[in-house]
Amino acid sequence: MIKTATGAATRLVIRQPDDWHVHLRDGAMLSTVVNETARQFARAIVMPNLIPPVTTVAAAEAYRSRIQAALAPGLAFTPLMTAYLTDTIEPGEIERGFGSGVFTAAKLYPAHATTNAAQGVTDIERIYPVLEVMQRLGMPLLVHGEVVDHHVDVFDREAVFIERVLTKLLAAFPALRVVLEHITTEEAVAFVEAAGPNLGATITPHHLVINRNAMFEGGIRPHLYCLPVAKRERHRLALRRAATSGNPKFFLGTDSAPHAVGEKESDCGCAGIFNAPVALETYAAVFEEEGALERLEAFAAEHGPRFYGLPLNTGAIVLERTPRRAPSTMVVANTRIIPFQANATLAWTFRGRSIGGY
Ligand SMILES: NC(=O)N[C@@H](CC(=O)O)C(=O)O
Ligand SMILES: [Zn+2]
Ligand SMILES: [Zn+2]
Repeated sequence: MIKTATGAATRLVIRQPDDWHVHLRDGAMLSTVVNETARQFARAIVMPNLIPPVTTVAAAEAYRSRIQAALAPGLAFTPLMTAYLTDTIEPGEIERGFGSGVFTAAKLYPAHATTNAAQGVTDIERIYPVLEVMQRLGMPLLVHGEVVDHHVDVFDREAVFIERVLTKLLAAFPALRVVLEHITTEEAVAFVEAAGPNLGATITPHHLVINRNAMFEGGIRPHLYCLPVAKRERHRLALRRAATSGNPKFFLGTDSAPHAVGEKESDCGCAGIFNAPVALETYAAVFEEEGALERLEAFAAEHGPRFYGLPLNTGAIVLERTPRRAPSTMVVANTRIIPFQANATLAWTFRGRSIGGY
């Protein structure tokens, strides 16, 4: 880390990070968004909630080929594929996919919990045979942690999921490695901190920056709507404390989730925030604001691989403390996507890979 005379960092060279939670989509959207992720991250856990969802080894291999074909020349990027768990998925398919190295993990979407989750799991006990296999194999289970009960307030769905589902799941499978994805509450922070070493959690850049007021600033702001929905200020502050704490259970997962502008600016807009274009710069600003810039590298490039039992990257990337205006929009085929922090001035600028390696 290079600092000015006043001790303020001006240039960061850190081990190249990975993104442990990203939606790359498919088709024209994939071709546009994949390189926003690949230029920053060496690897990424690619979420399987396509239409149709990725529920077989063959579908994951085909999807991985489409991702690799969409990469810009010269970008070294490794997509880590995941299986979309359904009520009827065969344990054998999961075992075959993990054993062959096609599946890195499996994703649990409670049915109808979020985008393209209609074919998710309706009752966790229906996939107990799959979870038995995953526990035996050491295959991580990634969880969208919200109940879908309409009687539960949308702002309480994560906390209720922890009480009703996650607690029972961890008791039934004490050796299963689980990632509670995109946590948004102080309850989730406390639960992860108190749980055993087999429970980790990803934290997105947008949940570190906005609280729920942002969705209503001067009018309804559809581009700041995502699931789990942003919560009150005290939850945002709890996430910032967790992310910058140095606790190895918390690691980088952007949950970058692009939707075409017409899908967001609608009378029933989709959930998802496309933050890939500004991801690392946003995390750097948050860690600097929290006086924890020296902990960014561990959160972004060490905790995740260690939780997954994967090697650390050997490359390095450069972030410079010079202002950059974030893109206002990205063109995808004949439509647009509006990125997170569109048009904002970012304090940090991502400068790409460091020649010197790490
Ligand atoms: N986070 C979101 O709001 N949406 C994600 C799905 C998910 O991660 O829940 C998406 O794929 O659009
Ligand atoms: Zn999710
Ligand atoms: Zn997601």
